[in-house]
Amino acid sequence: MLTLASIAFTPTISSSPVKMTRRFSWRCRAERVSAGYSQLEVRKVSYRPPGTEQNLLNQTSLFLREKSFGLIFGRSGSGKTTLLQLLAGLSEPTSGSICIQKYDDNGKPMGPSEVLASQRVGIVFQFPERYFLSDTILEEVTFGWPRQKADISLREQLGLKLQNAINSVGLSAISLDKDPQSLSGGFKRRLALAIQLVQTPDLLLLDEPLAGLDWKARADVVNLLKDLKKDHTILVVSHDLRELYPLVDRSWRMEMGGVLKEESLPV
Ligand SMILES: Nc1ncnc2c1ncn2[C@@H]1O[C@H](COP(=O)(O)OP(=O)(O)OP(=O)(O)O)[C@@H](O)[C@H]1O
Repeated sequence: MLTLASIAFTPTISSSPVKMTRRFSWRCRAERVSAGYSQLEVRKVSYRPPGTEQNLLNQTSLFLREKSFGLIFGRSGSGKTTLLQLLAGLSEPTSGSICIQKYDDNGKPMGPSEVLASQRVGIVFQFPERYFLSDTILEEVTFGWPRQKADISLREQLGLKLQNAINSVGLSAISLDKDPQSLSGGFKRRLALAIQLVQTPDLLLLDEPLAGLDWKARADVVNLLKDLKKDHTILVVSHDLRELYPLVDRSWRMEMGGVLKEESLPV
């Protein structure tokens, strides 16, 4: 059985607790200087698909503090998925901006905002299991990684990322040579999250994460999101308001034309 403990593929797994990615260590140093916080800021974003005459989003604005959980709900076709695609960098806003702004403890901006880089974002689409391509969990999570000639330090870094991703979604007891399609519904969603987490994103976007799951798998995914919220900023589009309610810090209703209004959940 291929587990994290027994794994023997190109990227080696490091057991050293001190090896962290450069971005993580930078963040720790920055936090010692000033706690502060950073915030995702969607500033008056409009979007009109190329070749069309109507905006799908109109002056959409949203602010979400790091390590908090935001939920967007609203009518089908209002533009929720379109907004997630812009946040993930899959399409470009026609106007407005999407950035990260850092603030000090008094809420004063610290320097200019940074454009949100797509490498900092992980997106899990609806029914992600439909897009699994590989024969094993390991191949699915490490898709696109170098298989040969990676130097030892890169192999260690990749191994550590894999270990963190698998552990954080609770897949560490499952054999990594298992066929992804043989997993239960809830575990397939865990795998879909691991595929994103291995890229160490700061912002996690989830489109209808509970859709199509039975009650047990839904509860399982909600518990997992509760854990992930401790280390990630999460923005979810969902109609499952009642189940996600306990996790939500901020929520918005999207009206037709992509206008967002902050609103408490109607539960
Ligand atoms: N590239 C495109 N060109 C033209 N129209 C588009 C394009 N992409 C999406 N649309 C339309 O934009 C509207 C918003 O779509 P979107 O998928 O963002 O809505 P949604 O709120 O996520 O809906 P649902 O809750 O059903 O998933 C829909 O009417 C959709 O048909």
